[in-house]
Amino acid sequence: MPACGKSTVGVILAKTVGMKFLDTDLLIQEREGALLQELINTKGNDYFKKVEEYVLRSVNIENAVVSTGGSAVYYPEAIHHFKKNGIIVYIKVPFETIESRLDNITTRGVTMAPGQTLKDLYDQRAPLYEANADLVVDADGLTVEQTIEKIIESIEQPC
Ligand SMILES: Nc1ncnc2c1ncn2[C@@H]1O[C@H](COP(=O)(O)OP(=O)(O)O)[C@@H](O)[C@H]1O
Ligand SMILES: O=C(O)C1=C[C@@H](OP(=O)(O)O)[C@@H](O)[C@H](O)C1
Ligand SMILES: [Mg+2]
Repeated sequence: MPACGKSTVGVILAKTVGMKFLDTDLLIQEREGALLQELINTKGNDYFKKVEEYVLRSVNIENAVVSTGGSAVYYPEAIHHFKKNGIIVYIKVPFETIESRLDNITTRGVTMAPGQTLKDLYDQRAPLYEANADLVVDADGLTVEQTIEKIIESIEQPC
C-alpha cells in the first residue's frame, strides 16, 4: 500500500541485517530520467505500469531488501520473481493511517484510475497484498523500529 512504510522501513531493515537496499521507485526514476509523477503526467498510467513491471521483473533481489511501489501487486510475473527468489512482506496498516500519511497524493505518483478514491484503492488492494505476501506484518501503531523488529522476528521464527 502506498505510504505503509516500505521505503522507510526497507532501508533501515537492510542496514540492520547487513543487506543491500533497493527501492524500485528510484530505479524507475533513474531509468526514465524523470520523477514518477512527471512520468505519469506526461506519459500516462499505462506507460508507467509497463516500465514498473519491467523494472520489477528484472531487478536482482539477491541479498537485498527491495522496497517496491504499492502497485507492484498488479504484476503476477513480478510477484512470481519475488516469491521465487525472496520473501514478500506486506506491511499492514489501517486505511486511516495511509490516509493521514498521504497528504501529498497528487505529487507522490500513486497510480489511481480516474474517479477512484484512496479508499477504493485500499479496499481493492488489501486482499491482493494478503493473498500474495509470504509474511503479513501488522504494523498498526508501530514505530519504524518496532516494525523492523517484528519483520526480523517473524522471518527468524516463522509460525
Ligand atoms: N511506522 C511509521 N510510523 C510513522 N510514520 C511512518 C512510519 N513508517 C513510515 N512513516 C511515514 O509515512 C510516510 C510514507 O512512508 P514511505 O516509507 O515513503 O512509504 P511507502 O514507501 O510504503 O510508500 C513517510 O512520511 C514516513 O516517514
Ligand atoms: O501504490 C502505487 O500506486 C504507487 C506507489 C508509489 O510507491 P510507494 O508505495 O513507495 O509510495 C510508486 O511506485 C508509484 O507512484 C505508484
Ligand atoms: Mg516507497
